[in-house]
Parts: sequence; structure tokens; C-alpha cells
Amino acid sequence: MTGRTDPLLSHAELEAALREIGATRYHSLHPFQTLLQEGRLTRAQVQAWALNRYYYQSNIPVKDAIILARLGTVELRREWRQRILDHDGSETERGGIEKWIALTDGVGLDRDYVMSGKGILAGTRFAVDAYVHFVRDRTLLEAIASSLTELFSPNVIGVRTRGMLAHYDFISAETLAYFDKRPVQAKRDSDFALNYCLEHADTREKQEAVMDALRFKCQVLWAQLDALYFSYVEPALTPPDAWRPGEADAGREAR
Ligand SMILES: O=C(O)c1cc(C(=O)O)c2c(n1)C(=O)C(=O)c1cc(C(=O)O)[nH]c1-2
Repeated sequence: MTGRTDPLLSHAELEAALREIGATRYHSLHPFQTLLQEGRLTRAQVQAWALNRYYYQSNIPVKDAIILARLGTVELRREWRQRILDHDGSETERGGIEKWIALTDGVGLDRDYVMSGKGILAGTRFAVDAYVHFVRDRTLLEAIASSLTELFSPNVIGVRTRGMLAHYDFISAETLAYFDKRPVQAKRDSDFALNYCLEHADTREKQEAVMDALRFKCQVLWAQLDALYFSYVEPALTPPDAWRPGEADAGREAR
């Protein structure tokens, strides 16, 4: 057992501890992720994933704007604002949110419905809102540490994209274009966040807080896939108010 009064970890030890948290808790290990990348979901189940994940995507620049406002120097803000640009885009470049809408278009969901936020699972909403509130309420160090799941995302994105393209005839490379730039962006962002955390966690207590923030964020991602699994795979108990297969399906007759 480790405690908050244990000695300070070296940078290498803290990094190894963070990587161990990812190796045992990241959403790449979730059964829903396995089904998704192995082509074992129906089109409707993939639609449920795309619809719910839009809520995560659309809140990423919101949480980054909260962090931005808490950063005390021009250099740090300049670094962090790139994250907001990546998602919100600009006059000349499509951002991640727009590309996610291309993804939900691609799987046949009505875009007004997707953007309205209607039909998303309560589990999705609670998990994503908890992430936004975490970066607002905790220390800046914890807020930055909670983005460290991105250390592990390039790998899962590669496996997921290759798997989906290979297994689903309704998925094209254009539909998944959102993921093209993410591994490079995620590496840049997580390298920066990791260095920040290694440098600023200068007591054992802060190092433990960084690890706890990463565990929390793994739970934010895991809980979203739990909600999808429970509601649309097994036992497939779709809650009242949640999207149902066939609803908002741009590929079929509107009802
Ligand atoms: O596809 C994925 O598995 C995945 C994971 C994560 C992550 O680990 O939080 C992010 C993303 N994608 C992503 O696209 C993204 O923009 C993103 C931002 C953040 C963050 O916490 O700031 N995580 C993630």
C-alpha cells in the first residue's frame, strides 16, 4: 500500500505509475470497445456509440476553456488554446466537433437530433459533466492530470479505426476522418501534460493527487461504455428518454 506520507517518487517512477494506471484501467480494456473494434456490433449499436460520444466530444473544448482560464501565463495559455482550436476549428479548418458530426452523418443519424443532445444516456451525461466539473473544482494540477488518458489514446484509436473499417460495410474512411489527426494531437497534448505534471507534482501528496486524477478520468471513459453496454448490448435495457434504434435515422423514413 502506498500512502500520502511516502517518499517523493522520481519522475521515472511517477511516469511508470501513471502508465500502469492506464494499462489496467483505460477504456481500451472495456468489453464494448472490444465488440466495436471486432465488428460484433449492429449498425444501431454503433449509432448509439457515435451519438453518445458526441456529448463527450462537444464538452472537451468546454473543459479546456475552463482550464485555459485557470492558466497563469501567456506561454501556458498559448499551448492550451490549441486544444480548443483542434475541436472548434476555424474559418479555414474543420474542427473535431464538425468531424464528429460527419461521423454521425456517416452512420446515418440525423444531425439536428445529434446536436440537440436529446436521447443520450444519463450515464453519458453524468460522466461527461463530472469531467467538466472536476476541472473546474479541483486544483489546476489535477485538472491537467485528468487529460493524461490521452497518453494511451493513439493505440486504441489505431486498433478501433482499423477494426471498424475492416468489419463494417457502413463505415468508410471519410466517416472516421475525425480520428486521422487525433493520434498526433494526442501525443503532443499528453507529452505536454505529462511534463507539466512531473514538474509540478513536487510533493508525494501532489503525486498521489495526479494519479487519482488519472484514475478518475479512466472511470469517466469506462462509465460511458458501461452505460452503452447496459442499455444497448446486454441486458439492453434502454432507459426512458434514451435514443432507440430507428429513431433519428437519416437513412430511413422520418417518423
Ligand atoms: O478515441 C479515444 O479513445 C479517445 C480517448 C480520449 C481520452 O483518452 O480521453 C480522448 C479522445 N479520444 C479524443 O478524441 C479527444 O479529443 C480527447 C480529449 C481528451 C481530454 O481529456 O482532453 N481526451 C480525449
